[in-house]
Amino acid sequence: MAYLLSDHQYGKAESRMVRIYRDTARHEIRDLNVTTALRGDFAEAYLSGSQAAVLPTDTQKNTAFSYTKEKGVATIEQYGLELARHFVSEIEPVSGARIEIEEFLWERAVIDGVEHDHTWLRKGQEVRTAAITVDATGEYVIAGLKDLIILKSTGSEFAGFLVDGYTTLPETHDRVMATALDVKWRYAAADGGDVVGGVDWDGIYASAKAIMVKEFATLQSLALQQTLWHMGTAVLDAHPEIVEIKLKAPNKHHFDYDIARFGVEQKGEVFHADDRPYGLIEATIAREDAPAAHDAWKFSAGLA
Ligand SMILES: O=c1[nH]c(=O)c2[nH]c(=O)[nH]c2[nH]1
Repeated sequence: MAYLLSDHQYGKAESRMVRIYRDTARHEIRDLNVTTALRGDFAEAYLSGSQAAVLPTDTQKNTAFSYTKEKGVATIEQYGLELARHFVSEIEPVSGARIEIEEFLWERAVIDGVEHDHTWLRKGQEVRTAAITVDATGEYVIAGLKDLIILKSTGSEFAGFLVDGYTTLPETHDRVMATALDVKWRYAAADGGDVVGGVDWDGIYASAKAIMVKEFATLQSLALQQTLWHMGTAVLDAHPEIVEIKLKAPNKHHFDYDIARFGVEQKGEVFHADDRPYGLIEATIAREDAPAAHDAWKFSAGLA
């Protein structure tokens, strides 16, 4: 029997690193979880066990740490691009590099009404993400967020659905809608083009998040599916730099709790917040003329 080794990549997953900028009394913090994956012809490492072409995952990790100082982390997108380019251009057998980054956000502690110089509190649960791929077909940046937990207590309906012999769900025109948003958007980049200088990574991140929160809040939602469509298309409307967006939203069900049993009136006020099972609603929305994604969505460990 002959076997063919096809897809393979290897790297260091989830290096947790904290970079402090302390050049002035007012420090800055970047709190990251970085995953590197190298692509190329590393077949011999699998087939014969030769490590001659293998840049150890330990070295990849070291480079990732050192680059937070050498290149800085102005944004995770810029840092990821620098790191990916390094592996592809400096390390001979590497034809493609995938860098996945999660950024944990901190906000300054406020002491007696004044922002503190070197103490922070973790900001909510939201995690900012970036996945950078550099290979022979070009440079690709996917940015996004995950674990953005959001809830509205009205303005959400679910009715008129298909009914069969197993359907027990009652229709509703007023329900709680809650989810933990996981959204990733792909930036346009001419194949091989340099996108570092031109894109306002921080500004677009803040804007995309604000747009999605606004759509979630203001749409009279007929289903989570419709809410996702509105969030995604609103981001694409506002940002021509973005060509494709993937949204994933667990429907965190809130069921009316039966307090009538206790003689207490229930008017959509008391819920059982169930954690599982949950509906899982997903959508990918792209511009009709979006440039090819090639391997931009091919993940390694950090960002499925
Ligand atoms: O927004 C929703 N979409 C569904 O597909 C669905 N299915 C379900 O049982 N509840 C909901 N809610």
